[in-house]
Amino acid sequence: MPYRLTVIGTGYLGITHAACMADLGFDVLGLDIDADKIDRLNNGELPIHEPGLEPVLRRGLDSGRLRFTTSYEEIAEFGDVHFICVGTPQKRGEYAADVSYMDAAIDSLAPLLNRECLVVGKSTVPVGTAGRLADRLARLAPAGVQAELAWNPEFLREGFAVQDTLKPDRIVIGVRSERAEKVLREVYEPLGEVPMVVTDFATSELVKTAANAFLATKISFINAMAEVCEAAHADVKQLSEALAYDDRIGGRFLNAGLGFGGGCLPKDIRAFMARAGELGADQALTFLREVDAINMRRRARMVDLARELAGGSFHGCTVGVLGAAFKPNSDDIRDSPALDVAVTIGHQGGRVTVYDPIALDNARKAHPELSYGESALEAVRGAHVVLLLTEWQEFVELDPEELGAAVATRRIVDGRNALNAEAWRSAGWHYRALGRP
Ligand SMILES: NC(=O)C1=CN([C@@H]2O[C@H](COP(=O)(O)OP(=O)(O)OC[C@H]3O[C@@H](n4cnc5c(N)ncnc54)[C@H](O)[C@@H]3O)[C@@H](O)[C@H]2O)C=CC1
Ligand SMILES: O=C(O)[C@H]1O[C@H](OP(=O)(O)OP(=O)(O)OC[C@H]2O[C@@H](n3ccc(=O)[nH]c3=O)[C@H](O)[C@@H]2O)[C@H](O)[C@@H](O)[C@@H]1O
Repeated sequence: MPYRLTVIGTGYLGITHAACMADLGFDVLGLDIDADKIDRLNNGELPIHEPGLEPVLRRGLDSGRLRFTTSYEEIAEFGDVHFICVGTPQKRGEYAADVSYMDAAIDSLAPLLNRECLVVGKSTVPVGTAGRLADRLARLAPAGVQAELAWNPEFLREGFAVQDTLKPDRIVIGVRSERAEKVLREVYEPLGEVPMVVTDFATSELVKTAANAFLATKISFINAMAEVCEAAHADVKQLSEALAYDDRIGGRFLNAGLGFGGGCLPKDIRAFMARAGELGADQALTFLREVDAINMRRRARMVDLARELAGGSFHGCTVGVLGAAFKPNSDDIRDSPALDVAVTIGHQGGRVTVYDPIALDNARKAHPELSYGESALEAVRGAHVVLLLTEWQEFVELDPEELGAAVATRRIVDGRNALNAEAWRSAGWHYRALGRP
């Protein structure tokens, strides 16, 4: 392989990128400031849950093509292409993104560079960040060292991270030179035929935030329809099925329910609005305020429905919550709608017990005030109301009779429109769902 790669920031994105690039044949050195994470990775242990990633990590380590370090000196010495995958969370109390980890990564790397290299930003950032980081890199790199910046946003989904990395829908690169374009084309050549959009920094940054804004909007659109369905006694599930037959609309990301959470869509639409405001284009994105509001209203509606089923108050009520992760097949609980609902019900006096197949440890750490069960049955034992908040397959396959034997009263709210309503009703459950009669 023509280049040695480094990956700075080994979280959900960075680990996947590092392991997959090693699987494609590159020598890869991953770096994080979290020494514990690096130790675990070097021992072949994944600090996150991502289906299919562990064998890829192990293959990389066993082949000797993949290693992890905490030393910026080592990666500066090693890499021809440095991918930056550090976090860009929402700032506390503000809509804007906190890009200080990006700055810190450049500040640590740039002064140590000693040969020609390309530094490639992959994290999701407010438009204009790449240009600013390019100046910072040029200022901090030693004189005479050719270090150039490029932008290459990432579109992978958690739960499908490996397949999305190895078979992406498209690759977008923002470059300022033919050389940078050539290097990135060579890096991604082993992926085979993938549409590649080569553009400027600002457009490449915007493609990413626009994509997430569109996805969030599609989810909030169908959830707005769910609100109207609730008022009109119509069925949003059938409505979305019918819409999906129109190819121009399409059925993906049209599942009504508890709405979107996670470490990306919520913070990305807020950061997008904040950045548009700074640019004087805030009016263009005022609709995203409504997208966000519709999304948050679903959580409130879920709590209201649960309270209704509890008889008007959560006091003295036991609530079994199925799901803690922000979506199935992930252990990620960042801005999880499920946990948000569970915590709110706890604050309103409910005795809440949560179960999740994979995200239980993360949930326990973040919310020690909640109770946890080791299985779905344990979480719903003695419950007056059961809430399905993350549509794990394990929950979809639950037997209404078996669950019915464990609860105090057979009442369930399906927050993800994932269960077979008929089967639950005919097993004597009072079944309710968001957006359905
Ligand atoms: N999680 C996902 O599915 C996707 C995430 N993204 C974007 O990728 C970026 C990273 O997201 P995640 O991987 O989810 O975050 P994460 O929080 O899982 O990982 C970030 C990692 O960066 C490390 N880090 C922080 N400062 C550092 C520094 N100065 N030097 C080295 N390492 C440092 C942290 O210790 C952490 O391990 C964000 O901008 C996110 O929006 C983009 C596409 C998909
Ligand atoms: O920028 C990112 O980090 C990533 O954000 C999302 O990926 P992810 O957050 O992993 O998860 P999604 O599958 O998009 O789901 C996000 C949320 O929307 C919810 N959702 C999704 C689809 C749907 O129809 N309805 C719905 O409520 C999910 O339950 C989940 O809470 C995007 O799908 C990725 O393309 C992007 O790279």
